[in-house]
Amino acid sequence: MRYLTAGESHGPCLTAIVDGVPAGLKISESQINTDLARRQSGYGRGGRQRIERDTVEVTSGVRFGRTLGTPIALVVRNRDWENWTDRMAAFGDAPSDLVREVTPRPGHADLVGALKTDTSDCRNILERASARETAARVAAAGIAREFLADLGVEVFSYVTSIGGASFDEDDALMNAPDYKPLAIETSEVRCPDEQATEAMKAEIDRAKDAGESLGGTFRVVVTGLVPGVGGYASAGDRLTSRLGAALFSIPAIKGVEFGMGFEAARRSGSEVHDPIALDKKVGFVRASNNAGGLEGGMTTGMPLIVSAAMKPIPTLMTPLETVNLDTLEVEEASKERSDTCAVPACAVVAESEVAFVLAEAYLEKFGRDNMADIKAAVKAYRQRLRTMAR
Ligand SMILES: Cc1cc2nc3c(=O)[nH]c(=O)nc-3n(C[C@H](O)[C@H](O)[C@H](O)COP(=O)(O)O)c2cc1C
Ligand SMILES: C=C(O[C@@H]1CC(C(=O)O)=C[C@@H](OP(=O)(O)O)[C@H]1O)C(=O)O
Repeated sequence: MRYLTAGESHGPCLTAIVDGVPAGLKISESQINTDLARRQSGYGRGGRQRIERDTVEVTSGVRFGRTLGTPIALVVRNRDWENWTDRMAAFGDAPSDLVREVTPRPGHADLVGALKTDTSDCRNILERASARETAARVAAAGIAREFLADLGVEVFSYVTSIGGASFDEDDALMNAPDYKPLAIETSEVRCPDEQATEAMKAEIDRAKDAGESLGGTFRVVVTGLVPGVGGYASAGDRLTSRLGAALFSIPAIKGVEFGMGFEAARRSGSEVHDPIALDKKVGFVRASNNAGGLEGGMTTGMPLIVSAAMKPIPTLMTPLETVNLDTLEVEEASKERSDTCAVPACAVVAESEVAFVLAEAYLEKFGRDNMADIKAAVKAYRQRLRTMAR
């Protein structure tokens, strides 16, 4: 299962095509819309989110709520397009009063994109480098999420820090096989702790007042996985590398850690590796989950736990210096309307990327044609694992 997106931030719409989806998968438009709304939410988002009300239109590949096994096309309209029809027109001449973006923002794709593509109007770059594109990814990943959910696999995320405010998680929870923290969706920053939520919001308020921006960290957790998804035989099989690449494809992600992450490098082996035990009902189990549910590039059957770090938003209302691409004078970087902090939204995008990687890995292992055969293959596999443990 793979996806491709198209669309500019202020163009008419974003489009995604998802290929390789098995037939017979039930798709819920409202579930995709819920995920799109989750991606739009979060304390610290800017004015654009007050304009957009993202909803999906499915224009191919689904009939009477079930997939046909053919490419699925999804469209998310940009409501802001009506304010940009002349400045973003596909054809005709540029308006005579067009303001070109010639003061690239440090930290964004503006300067390097302009150098690379031989333009001095950074709008040609930022329209697509904008994380507006991630709305299309979340819509597309709705298909992957439905597929995983049908096999008992759930993907969720929560924020662990914003700026200097952090949520310090209980280790016991992270090591539990049925791990799920509470009250994520009710927190304005997707943090399961009320006090930490308030501290994170206060950080965002302070940053906004100072014309600053913030980044942070979040965690994506996946439960209900069978062991042995992914592979160890070749570099491209390893889920570690595939998940890492998928997460690093999200704008502003600068770090990814699995399970205990970098901390493992400071501990000795016996403190890090997860002892193996036998449970007569389910088969081989683990006493802990420091590996974050991955060994040898494959799922262990414990929850997949992956953390990521998002850098601060590049657009600053108190801008850094830049060089004007027309005059070559030093000036302030441009101040586009912008988010102050988008860590909660980014966590939802990360859920989507993780769901895609896992859906594809499940299809590799259990077949690709239709849901009935895939479900039967998963059931038979679980049964074999139970038999092995007896
Ligand atoms: C959900 C989300 C929202 C974002 N919102 C903004 C924003 O409003 N303003 C901005 O300058 N950057 C924003 N970014 C970050 C930029 O898109 C990103 O820094 C830029 O594309 C450069 O890529 P890089 O940070 O990976 O180098 C956002 C990123 C995400 C994931
Ligand atoms: C529009 C969204 O986020 C945008 C991400 C973004 C950026 O530079 O990444 C810049 C801002 O938008 P614009 O493209 O209008 O400058 C954000 O509002 C969205 O997430 O839906």
